[in-house]
Amino acid sequence: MTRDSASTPIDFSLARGIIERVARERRLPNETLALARAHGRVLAGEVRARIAVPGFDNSAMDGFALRHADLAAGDGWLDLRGEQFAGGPAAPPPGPGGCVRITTGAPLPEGTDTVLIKEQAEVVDGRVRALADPGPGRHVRRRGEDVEEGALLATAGQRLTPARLALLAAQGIEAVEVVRPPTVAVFCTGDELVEPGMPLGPGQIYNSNRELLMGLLRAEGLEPVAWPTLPDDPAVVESALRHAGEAFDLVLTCGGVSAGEKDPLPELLHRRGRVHFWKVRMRPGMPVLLADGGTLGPALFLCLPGNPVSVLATFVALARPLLDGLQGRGPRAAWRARLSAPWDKRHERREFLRGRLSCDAEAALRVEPDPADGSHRMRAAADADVLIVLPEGVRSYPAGSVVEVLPC
Ligand SMILES: Nc1nc2c(c(=O)[nH]1)N[C@H]1C(S)=C(S)[C@@H](COP(=O)(O)OP(=O)(O)OC[C@H]3O[C@@H](n4cnc5c(N)ncnc54)[C@H](O)[C@@H]3O)O[C@H]1N2
Ligand code: MOO
Repeated sequence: MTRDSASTPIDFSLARGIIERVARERRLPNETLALARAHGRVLAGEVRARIAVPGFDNSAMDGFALRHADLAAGDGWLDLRGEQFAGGPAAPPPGPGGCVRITTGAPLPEGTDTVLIKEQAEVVDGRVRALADPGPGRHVRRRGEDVEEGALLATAGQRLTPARLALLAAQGIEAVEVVRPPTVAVFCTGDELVEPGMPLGPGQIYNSNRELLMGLLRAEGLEPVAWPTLPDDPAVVESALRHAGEAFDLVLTCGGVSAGEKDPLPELLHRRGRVHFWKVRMRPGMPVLLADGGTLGPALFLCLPGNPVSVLATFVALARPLLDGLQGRGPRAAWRARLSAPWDKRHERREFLRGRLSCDAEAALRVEPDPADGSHRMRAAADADVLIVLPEGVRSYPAGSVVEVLPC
């Protein structure tokens, strides 16, 4: 793709399609990790249950294990004939008219089928009386009622949340096959940028995008590496990106990707890399560029526009799906909400507008668009819960319109 042919913006859906194809082609290899290291990782294959959970019928409460028929038949009194603690030696079967003291999680002694909780029991001289009928089978957790042996527990592409990891740990599984997460280098470019903590000179601004990008990447469970800020010097930019292009799976840059005289990235990536797209019909974030590194190295290059809200929007809309695809992660939950105020777009592009979520009296999700829609208006982004997606074409959205929202 030449620089001229690539400079016509493409549709957002086309860009998403390219992202998904490129990510599929570059899906990262699998690795086997101990559960303790697998938090947040994406599973490489399905996991089936090796054992039933619970592994045996057991008590859900502290009390007395008994045979329910004995309660109904006799005078309400049972003989206390042993005790069964969780993890303790097996109590002998109590036999007809008998019961066993039991604790939560302890296996039900043979011949018993019900647990009377201790709060509803009277104990006198080695005998137990039920103050209320618990009902047959009460307070018993049946073998396999949570997980049956051989059941499908998790599938390829699922993220290992703490609860899913606990499900696997309960199987005695100690290691899982997951996808290696991408290594990511983060670059900010611009002569005007100064790091927080340093004094500002005339015309200078603080570098806020680094914190934004590093935070967004860390929230994905990644361990990104930030490069020192690059000046608007094409030779310095080329040299730094070449080093990163050899060493990382993904190089994420922000700034210097638009039409300015000092925007070196489009020229560099057209000359040394292979550009998949440059400019997408979206707002903010239009000048975003995706390229294979070519002679800059095997890394993939995703160059985000410098305006802070453009960084957020292009990350959520394009970089996050790219990171998901590289790890073979399955689709995320899709959220919709009703606009609580009307919105008129001033353009045809797909808009990613900052919005705040709330829940109305009917428990429906509502989203309030923030009128501060400029791509430099970071306050609106900081206050936002979501980006509101307003597709191409339609310009006018009355209050109550159902819109897609992306958590940000
Ligand atoms: N003639 C045109 N001008 C612009 C176009 C265009 O198509 N034609 N596109 C506009 C759009 S849309 C965007 S978005 C920006 C993107 O430009 P760049 O990616 O080249 O970004 P810069 O010019 O380097 O910076 C834009 C803006 O953001 C500030 N910035 C940059 N980096 C940081 C940082 N790390 N932390 C905080 N702020 C940062 C920078 O100072 C600029 O104000 O171009 C429009 N122009
Ligand atoms: O498309 Mo740009 O990101 O609006 O300022």
